[in-house]
Amino acid sequence: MAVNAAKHGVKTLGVIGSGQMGLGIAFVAAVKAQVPKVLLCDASPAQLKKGVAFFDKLLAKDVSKGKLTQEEADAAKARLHPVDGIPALKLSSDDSPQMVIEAATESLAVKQKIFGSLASTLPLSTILATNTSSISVTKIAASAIAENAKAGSEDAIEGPKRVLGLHFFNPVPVMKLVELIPALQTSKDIVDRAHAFAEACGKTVTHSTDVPGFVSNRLLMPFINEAIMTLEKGISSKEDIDTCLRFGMGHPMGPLALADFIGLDTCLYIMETMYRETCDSKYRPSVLLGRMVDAGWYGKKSGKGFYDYPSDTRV
Ligand SMILES: NC(=O)c1ccc[n+]([C@@H]2O[C@H](COP(=O)([O-])OP(=O)(O)OC[C@H]3O[C@@H](n4cnc5c(N)ncnc54)[C@H](O)[C@@H]3O)[C@@H](O)[C@H]2O)c1
Repeated sequence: MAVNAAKHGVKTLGVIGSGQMGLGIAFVAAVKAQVPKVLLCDASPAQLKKGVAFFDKLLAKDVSKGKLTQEEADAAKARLHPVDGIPALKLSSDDSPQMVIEAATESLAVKQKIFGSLASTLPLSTILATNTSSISVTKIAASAIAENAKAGSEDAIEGPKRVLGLHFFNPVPVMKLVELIPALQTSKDIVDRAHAFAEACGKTVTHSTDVPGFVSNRLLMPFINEAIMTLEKGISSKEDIDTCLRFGMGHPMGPLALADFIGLDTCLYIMETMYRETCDSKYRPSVLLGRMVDAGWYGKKSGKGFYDYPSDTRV
């Protein structure tokens, strides 16, 4: 049994979204936390297939580097089960995940729908975590109420208490941090179990209150946005902006390459959320960022952002 398994009690984990984050979370859950069953789903069957293929690629890479033996990789692979939607997370009347982590597209409407479906499908004992980068976890928690629950019923009161933010970083197998964000409604035992789970995934955990961007993106996104505005104003080339931060400040990646890596759609959504929720002009997204998203240039995942990416490097 992996470290902390008794503390978090997760024997089956559901992961919603098999994009770059969901796939990474499924990977550390299977490899590091050694959760016996990891159920992975995505609204797009093609993306689910791509996610599973990338999981295999990550395992093969770890085997080739000597980080995992072939037996360990095979065991991790056997823990991963692609499923075709939220109803399939409930395996039988008495077998369902103890925890679900949602890592779907950064959109409040998408997440509210998912948490409503999760609450209608899974028992009140299931921990429901969101990997959102910026959306109010409190708002997401308020949507975790079963469809037919009456106001004031146990479902309506208890449902939101098992929701919290568990913010993994990209690429999940490499980055050591998880930011834990309790909603206003979250109960203490859920926070403790989720903390133990993140540690079992090999992560160091920090806590933030539920403010737009939490700690990490409140600091990172205005920095990235300023780099995009520096490019937009013609102050310097993209290469020089990135080189300046890499060689002058010792950053492993320049801010424009990092924005491509995160996803320009995700960066824009985070800036818009921080701007809307604070009405503070320092969070105003750059026009160029908006136009690049309009063009479908989302960065590494779509093959084009500030830089170009060949298809074999993407999830
Ligand atoms: N990219 C990052 O660096 C990063 C870092 C931390 C957190 N996050 C957050 O993680 C989440 C996912 O980001 P990502 O970068 O993996 O995005 P992504 O675009 O790579 O993947 C999102 C996936 O969600 C799927 N999806 C959309 N609606 C769905 C639904 N209703 N049910 C199931 N699947 C659905 C999409 O098909 C897609 O495969 C976002 O909330 C984002 O803000 C991203």
